[in-house]
Amino acid sequence: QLTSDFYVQSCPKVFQIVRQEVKNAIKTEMRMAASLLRLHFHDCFVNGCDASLLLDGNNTEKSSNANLNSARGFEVVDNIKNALERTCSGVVSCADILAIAARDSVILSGGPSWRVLLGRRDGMVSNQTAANSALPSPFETADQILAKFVAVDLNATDVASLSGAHTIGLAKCGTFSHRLFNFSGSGAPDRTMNTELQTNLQGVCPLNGDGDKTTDLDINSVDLFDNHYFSNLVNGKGILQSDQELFSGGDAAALATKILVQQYSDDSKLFFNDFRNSMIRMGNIRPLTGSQGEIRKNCRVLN
Ligand code: HEM
Ligand SMILES: [Ca+2]
Ligand SMILES: [Ca+2]
Repeated sequence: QLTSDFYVQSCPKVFQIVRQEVKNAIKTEMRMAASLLRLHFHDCFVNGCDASLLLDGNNTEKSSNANLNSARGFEVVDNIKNALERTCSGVVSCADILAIAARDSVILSGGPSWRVLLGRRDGMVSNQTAANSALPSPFETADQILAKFVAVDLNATDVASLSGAHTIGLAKCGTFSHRLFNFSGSGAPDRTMNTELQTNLQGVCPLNGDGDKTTDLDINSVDLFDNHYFSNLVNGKGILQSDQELFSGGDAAALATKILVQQYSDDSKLFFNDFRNSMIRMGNIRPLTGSQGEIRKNCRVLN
């Protein structure tokens, strides 16, 4: 139902305008590419790709576990929206802005490009509880994460390829420090973590240290969209428990993802191809079309 030429008449400069704003943002802070990519994911997994994540207010998705003090880039989305409103007022949805900005962020980080599908409309609701149950947590096993992907009609290949997004961006100590000292009450660090990395991360995130301190999700190339994330996993150098589970986990889902992680670490072309396909599949999660929803004027509030 979505099409790549949806705005060809109504806003022919849409791609040019979004690309320029994403470029500007990345020039100031390279990490913004990662942050924008993550916004599209967090939007699509809750109520479909409908910009529900962007709504301000009490008990909205912004205050859910995965997003509070973590999701970022909302000001950049505002800038993109304002630029679009100046050229083609009331035309381009906030949900489509997230999809284009995610694609451009990957391209500008050195990753694959694809024809992004458009025509999504913006939803009318945003619910903290829904986000808490739909978004995967870094403390989950591969089976638990796969279940959340299957709930939005994605599969194990999508879990593996899309997790490759962690080839860019940062994570807070609070999202992985449980692996460093007394993992699951074992009295020892997570055995699946490389010991050298363990020591380094113990230095970054000491016991009772600042849980908001950040480190690179890909210790090899944090700003480059490549397949190093997967070679890290093969070497026990995943940062999040949920990352390392994809290669070292013992459950059924991990059996499938382990093979893919190995393949992606050997073949970046295969990773890029699968990532591209999975991004399009994720972007197709329950979009509002036709006369459903609305085209927000301000991505933070309903019209
Ligand atoms: C598979 C389950 C996933 C889990 C459990 C997960 C969890 C996390 C966590 C805990 C962080 C760090 C957040 C923080 O410390 O503030 C993070 C960052 C990030 N995630 Fe995921 N994630 C998953 C999948 C994905 C997917 C599918 C994408 C995109 C396609 C994605 C893109 C990112 C990016 C780019 C960052 C860095 C953001 C930044 O630096 O601002 N993640 N993720
Ligand atoms: Ca949504
Ligand atoms: Ca990388």
